Amino acid sequence: MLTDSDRGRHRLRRALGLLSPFFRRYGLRLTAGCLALITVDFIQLWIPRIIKSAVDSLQEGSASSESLLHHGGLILLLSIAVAALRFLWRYFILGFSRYLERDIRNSMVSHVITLDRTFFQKRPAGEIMALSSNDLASVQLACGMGLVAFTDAVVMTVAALAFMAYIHPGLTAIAMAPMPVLAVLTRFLAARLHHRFRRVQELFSHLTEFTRNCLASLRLIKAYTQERVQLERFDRLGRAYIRNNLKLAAIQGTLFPMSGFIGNMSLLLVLFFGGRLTIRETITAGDFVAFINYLFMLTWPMMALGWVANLFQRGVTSLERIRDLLEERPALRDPLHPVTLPVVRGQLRIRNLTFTYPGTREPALNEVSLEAGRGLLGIVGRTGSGKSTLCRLLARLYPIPDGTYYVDGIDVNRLSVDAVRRQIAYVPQNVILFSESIAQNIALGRPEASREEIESVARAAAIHEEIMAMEEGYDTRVGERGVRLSGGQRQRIALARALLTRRPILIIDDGLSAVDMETEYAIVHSLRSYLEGRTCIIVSHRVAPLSDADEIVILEAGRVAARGTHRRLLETNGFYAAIARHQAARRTADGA
Ligand SMILES: Nc1ncnc2c1ncn2[C@@H]1O[C@H](COP(=O)(O)OP(=O)(O)OP(=O)(O)O)[C@@H](O)[C@H]1O
Repeated sequence: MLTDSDRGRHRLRRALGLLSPFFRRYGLRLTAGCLALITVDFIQLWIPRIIKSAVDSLQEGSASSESLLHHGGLILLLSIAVAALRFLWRYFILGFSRYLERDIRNSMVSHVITLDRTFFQKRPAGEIMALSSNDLASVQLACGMGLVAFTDAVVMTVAALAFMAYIHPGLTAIAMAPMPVLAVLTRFLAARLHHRFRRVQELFSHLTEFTRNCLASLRLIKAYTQERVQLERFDRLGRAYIRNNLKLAAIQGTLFPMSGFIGNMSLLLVLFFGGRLTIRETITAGDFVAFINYLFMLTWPMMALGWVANLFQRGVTSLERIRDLLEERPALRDPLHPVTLPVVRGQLRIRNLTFTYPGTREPALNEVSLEAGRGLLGIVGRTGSGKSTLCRLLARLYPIPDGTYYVDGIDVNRLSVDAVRRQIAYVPQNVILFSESIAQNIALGRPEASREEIESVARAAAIHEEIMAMEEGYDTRVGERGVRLSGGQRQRIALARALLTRRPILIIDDGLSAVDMETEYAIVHSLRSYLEGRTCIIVSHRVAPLSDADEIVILEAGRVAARGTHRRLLETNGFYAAIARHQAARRTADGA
């Protein structure tokens, strides 16, 4: 059975494994930086030797102005060398940590892009943003300043101890007596630090996600006058974040001063015992001064120990979180040996498809079978009957069992996910437009499309006239810093975007719900000629625009309740006939 410390070691190995390629990639830069750093340390360790020789010559009476100037000049030269080398290690090692940060961020973004809806249902965007900001910053700090402090502390400690032992081994042992206390303290507090820091990072993720949500739904919050409630929730989250940060600070606050205190205990011991050794002339006054200098040099590494332990703990915790993200795999994966899709005829077949969303128990679709070929297939049904789910599955956004969905007679699970998606232009219910020009938004799927092609699909989607009426026409920017579009305009731009891809299969999931009934009718009518030779599936709450459809499928509670042409359904299906009557009456009333 694995113990806690085995698990801890395993986690550490896994997390550090993520870094090893970067250490190899930037090995030269790192080696150069570490060499510069170690050289600085040795030069600094040499300076007390020069001071010792100056003090000894003063004590012996052999000192002259010239020799003192010589000692001073040497120290000055060494200081210049230290300054130059410090610049170099900063440039190389901190540069390494920035490259590392960039590379990990790039792998995170390119990995997240491959993940699918199942993942995003589980991990909110705020959490991913926190990982790429706060957590990545901790890793960068640990691999930059953490690495510097660690190397510095180790080299300084070993070398200073060697110089001290050279002066007087006994005195060195006395000076080091309080050190085990520091080691035990660091080990004890580091575990608590790790736990607390993880909690702080989690709370930061919640805070980021909450802020993102608030900003995205600001209008809704105002409309429901929920500002105060939201502010209170935000405040509660902020307080929890502060509370945990303060607990973290309390642990750090114990670690740092304790390191300093233990350093001062050593100084006290050296002053007393070293002073007595000097009086007895066992060591020279120069040795005593040099010894104290070395002890001061040890104070920083001792303090650094606590700080480095803290930085490394934070870095490892963050690295684990990042590693967890990078180990996420898309639920929808390509087969090992995908079949190549020949020229697509657009023949879709769903067979006995039952689908349950991850994390839910009730199936959203139950034993659904249908076929769609060139022409128009309409889908209607009450809200929640599974229409959008069916569209998402047809658009290949969720994994489904083998033998339930065929494109041109081939099971989609034998095709690569991209190969299927490339055949389908999908217009989802919620339109997403980027903060770019209208032309760029329409050309998302084919950035190389000419302006004529863009205008032509905009005409088919009945949005051209409205775009031309805007001040900058197709170059009008959309979004926060641009023009605000109505729901109907956004939907028609999304439709134009889908048409431009010229894909053989078009799926519109209630994508015209925000335009008025007449416009929807006109669009569906004009699409007929555009979709010649293509497969088109339209989900609509209105039946009139689907009156020309080759077939209409009625969904009810995730099952196919009826199917047929408009005319046949009017005669045979009570639900269909009722909504057709109701909508016709409204149309007449609106027209009156
Ligand atoms: N992402 C999801 N995770 C879990 N359950 C979902 C998800 N999306 C939809 N459902 C559930 O699946 C069922 C079918 O929903 P779906 O959105 O497909 O219906 P719909 O017919 O498109 O409804 P509407 O006309 O309101 O858009 C509903 O019970 C819904 O709660």
